[in-house]
Formats: sequence, C-alpha cells, structure tokens
Amino acid sequence: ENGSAAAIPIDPRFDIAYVTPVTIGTPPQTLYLDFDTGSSDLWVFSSHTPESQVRGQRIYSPEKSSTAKLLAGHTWSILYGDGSGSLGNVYTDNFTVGGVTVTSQAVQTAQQVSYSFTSQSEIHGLVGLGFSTLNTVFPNGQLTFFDNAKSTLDSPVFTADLKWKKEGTYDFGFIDETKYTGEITYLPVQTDPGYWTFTSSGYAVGDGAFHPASIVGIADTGTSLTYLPAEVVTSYWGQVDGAVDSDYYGGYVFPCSSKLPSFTFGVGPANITIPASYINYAQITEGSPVCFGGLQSSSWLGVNIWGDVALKAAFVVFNGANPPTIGWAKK
Ligand SMILES: COc1ccc(CN)cc1O
Repeated sequence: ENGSAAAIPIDPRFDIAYVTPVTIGTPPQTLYLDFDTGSSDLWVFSSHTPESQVRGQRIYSPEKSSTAKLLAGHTWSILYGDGSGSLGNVYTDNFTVGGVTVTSQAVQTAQQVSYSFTSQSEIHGLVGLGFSTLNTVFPNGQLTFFDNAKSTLDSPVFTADLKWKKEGTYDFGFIDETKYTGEITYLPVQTDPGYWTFTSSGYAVGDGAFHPASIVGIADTGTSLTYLPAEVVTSYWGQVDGAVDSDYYGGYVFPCSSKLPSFTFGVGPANITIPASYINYAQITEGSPVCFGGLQSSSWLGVNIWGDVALKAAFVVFNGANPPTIGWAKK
C-alpha cells in the first residue's frame, strides 16, 4: 500500500523544520513528527516524559493503546549534530503515515529530552529515515518505519518534495511524475555508517563558472541549513557585500538588504540551483537588519550536510533498493 503525507513548516517565517502527521496505537493517537533522513530512531514525546520537559507537545501514551507492547529490557539514547538529544524506553505499536501502516513498529518513548526539543512545541518527535544501522536501541537495534514498510510498498522508495515556506509532501512507494520536471539523476549511495551519503560533482555561485569538485555529503531532511566545505562557502559569501563569518552569531551573516546570488550544485552530469531567497534564511532576531545565511561552513562539523535549504530546491528520491541510490530532479 503506497502513501503520501504533508511536510508542514513548523514556523511561517522561516523553514526551521517540517512536521508530518502520523497515528500511533489503538485507538489512533495523532502526533506531528519531524521526518529525518539524517537519523534512524523513531522517538516521541510520551506519558513517560517529565511534565517539566513538555511544553505544548502532543504525547503518545502507550498505556492508552490496546496494541502497545513494551519491548522489555530495551533502552535508547541519541545525540544529534546540533547538541540536542533524548533518551528513553521502547514499545511496539501500530504506526501509520499517509495511509501506510506498520503493525509492529518500534516506537521509542522519551523519558528525557533536551531543552531545544522542549522549546519546539510543534515537534512531537522524530521519524528516522536513515539506514537502520544507525538506530540507537540497546541491546537490539530496531528497524526504521521505511525498512518495515518497504516490502508492502509498490516500490522500495520514498520521495521528499519539501517547499520554501510552504507545505510539501513525503510520498512512500511511488514516484509522482507531476512533482518534478526533466529527468531524475540517480547517484550511488554510501550506506556506511548509515546516512544517505552521495557525492556532488561540483558547484557554481550565481551565474559564475561551474567548479568541478567531489563533495561527499549527506541528504538530511532533519537539518535546516546546508553545510559545505569552507572553500565553497567562502567563494559564495565573497560575492555578497557586507557578508562576514561571525563568531558572535555562529556563522555567515549579511545585511538583509543585500542581493544574494543563487547557488548551484552538481548531481552527476546534471545540477540543482538553490534560489537566492532560500539562502536568505532569516533575520537573526525579529526586525533585525542582520540576516543569517542558509549556506554555512561544514569545517567544524566533519561532514557536509545537504539540509532543507538545498533539498527544498529539488525533488529527491530515496531509493531503498539493493543497492540504494538517491535521485535528484528539478521542479
Ligand atoms: C532540536 O530539534 C532538532 C534537533 C535535531 C534534529 C535531527 N537532525 C531535528 C530536530 O528537530
């Protein structure tokens, strides 16, 4: 059975993250979760999360679900690249998104969440769509929703059609030809250690020359911005009057009135162009004349991340066949 579900920006002003409605348990409990191709844990705010750490989030209460089963003796604990994290215990239950149901999905209930999760009331948990090797459940790692659902889908794929300041979609099991233009270019995926890792063939700043390069990075729907090698990002921001890499603000900032160039990245013989407007990410505070860039250096990260700023410029196919590949198309 195939499916389709909305990817809804959690903030109307800038695309911090996107959430997707899911139902868990019997009777169904609806939560809005952040679908994250950069991790592989499905965890939720729950009746086990201390009230002091819950600020408006919907919670999953396994004790109210007739189909919930404790996965005895199993725990989990995850730390994300931005320093946030969560931990807890594990149930299995019915899990449905966009009409696709997995009857015994591992649902990781949070017993602790870090402040940055507490402070984002619109995110009620995450659905990891990375490879299951990254799952943190101990002593037995659990399968992602996609790995569990794959065999029931027409095709072992899901697609991301994220949009700038608008609602997009995640499709499961099929490729919707109306969502892209031209051809889809498929690239090999390196599945070790478990991210959707691919190699971009280079970049161009605005209408400038294309620079062939091999940029190894991960496609990560759960990261807001795009983080690339210093020399790429320096050449981009070097074209923007008044742009500086600010220790104070933690990245490249620029005068909000500046005209930004677009950014093009290679995908095999093809390419994707990120419009300038996507890279004018946000004012550093409401009404400030200083804006924060959507393209930042990856030098402190140790990995290049194609986050939402890049992904929303494309239609992306996450092909879970053997071997997995990743497909990119303009739209
Ligand atoms: C604090 O919010 C988040 C932290 C980490 C991830 C995963 N990349 C997603 C989030 O929404």
